[in-house]
Amino acid sequence: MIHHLALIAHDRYKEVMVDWAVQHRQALARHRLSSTATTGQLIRHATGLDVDLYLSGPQGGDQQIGALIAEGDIGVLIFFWDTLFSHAHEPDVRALLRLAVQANIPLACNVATADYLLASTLLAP
Ligand SMILES: O=C(CO)COP(=O)(O)O
Repeated sequence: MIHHLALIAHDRYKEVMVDWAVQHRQALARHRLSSTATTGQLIRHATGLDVDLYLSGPQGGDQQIGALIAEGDIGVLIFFWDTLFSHAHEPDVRALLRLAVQANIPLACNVATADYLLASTLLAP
């Protein structure tokens, strides 16, 4: 089954996200992918995967992805958020995490959990 995954990473985790996406390119290719602008462009460039792009996080992208989650359009959120840095758009970050929990969708905030999700029966072929 095809799932709609949202992939987002804060700046200090962009490289981690890109490496993870490259490593799991084959698995990710089976699903629909959406990202905030900068994260998505990097993933596209590194993997060649088709990624729907929304605004950059600080420009409202987190809210756009949050709205998709609230509408039931996104099934999985992988969000490598920076725990050691306070962002100007912190309320948006918090709202995005809140909506993912509220909507009861799988939410991975680090590589270990993201690996688990991709290996799970939910996302494996
Ligand atoms: O800021 C973000 C998440 O809060 C991510 O936005 P970018 O992918 O555009 O850097």
